[in-house]
Amino acid sequence: MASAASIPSSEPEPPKVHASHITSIKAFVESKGDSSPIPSTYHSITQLHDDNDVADDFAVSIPIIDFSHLSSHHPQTHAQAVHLLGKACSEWGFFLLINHGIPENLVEKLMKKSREFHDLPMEEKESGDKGPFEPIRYGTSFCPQVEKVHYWRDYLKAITFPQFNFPHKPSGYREVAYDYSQKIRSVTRKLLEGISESLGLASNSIIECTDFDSGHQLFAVNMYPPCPQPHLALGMPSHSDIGLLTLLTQNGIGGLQVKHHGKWVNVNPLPNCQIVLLSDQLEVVSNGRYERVLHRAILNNRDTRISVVLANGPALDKEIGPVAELLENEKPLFRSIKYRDYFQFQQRSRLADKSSLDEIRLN
Ligand SMILES: O=C(O)CCC(=O)C(=O)O
Ligand SMILES: [Fe+2]
Repeated sequence: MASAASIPSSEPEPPKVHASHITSIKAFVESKGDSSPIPSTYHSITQLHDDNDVADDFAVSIPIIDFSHLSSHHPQTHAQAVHLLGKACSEWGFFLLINHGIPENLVEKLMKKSREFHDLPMEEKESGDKGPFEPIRYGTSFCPQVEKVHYWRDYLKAITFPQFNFPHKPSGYREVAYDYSQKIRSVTRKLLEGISESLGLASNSIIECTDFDSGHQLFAVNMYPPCPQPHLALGMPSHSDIGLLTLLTQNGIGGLQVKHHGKWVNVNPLPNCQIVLLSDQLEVVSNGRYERVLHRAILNNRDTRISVVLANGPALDKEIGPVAELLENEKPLFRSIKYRDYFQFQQRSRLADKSSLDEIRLN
């Protein structure tokens, strides 16, 4: 049998490093230097060519929602904003949010501290990853011990609502994160009111049926170091998020793509906007009228990208199904389950490359 080393090749053989031996992709990259080939265990873009089509002509029609119009007391301005919001939800499952009132300098501080966090020596980052209900988790890829392909990202995840958990280092990070998490919750609450109205429901319908005021909030800080072979690997594979609405902001470096009409669209956000993604539980409560959006993170070989991603969901012990009023005239598309149990489905299905929504979809 020919050994790999005896096969003549102009390309150096990629090392077969299993990410379970890598606790931080950032530290791994720094130890290797920039130009070495990436381990073959990170090759996620191999047979995905069909799935890999990027359609930049869609990018110009990405919906933009003006939050100040949605909050307006002027009935016509508000009604028009609700209409546009409903259209964005049904046509894209995603939109850019402008004039949201979250100060730009708060986001700048958050990005600075997030970078400092990922730059801390390993031993100063609290804990590893012991599962989705652990209050603070730090890790790399998605689930390196069991997954087949690894992803080029390190992450911090903290549950920031109903209890606020966050690392104590670097100093000042906790305070900035607390302020940001509160502001994101209040923007999300207002968006859920608008979305309820756009479905023809009372504005508090989704908030009440998900017990949103005790809702779960997951605060994730992703760091994607430059990747020497960005065409071979991904920062995050195609997925949808678990909660109701995810609000995402990044450090000015692009990389997010959303799936629209079967094509990937690069999201180049406007300055100081929030990127809003409809997540699984919103598809459930709206009984499929508003579908969750598939998205992924691609890589580049120049800049470190940081994204701060807040997944805002129902209360963990609330049983979630389609809003009752919507079922007066239509059949339920999903069965109701506790949000806590949905988390378990999500972990299992992600590893099996399936959609967790399929676990609760009715025929
Ligand atoms: O970094 C990004 O743009 C995407 C991150 C993401 O989808 C997630 O954390 O769920
Ligand atoms: Fe996501």
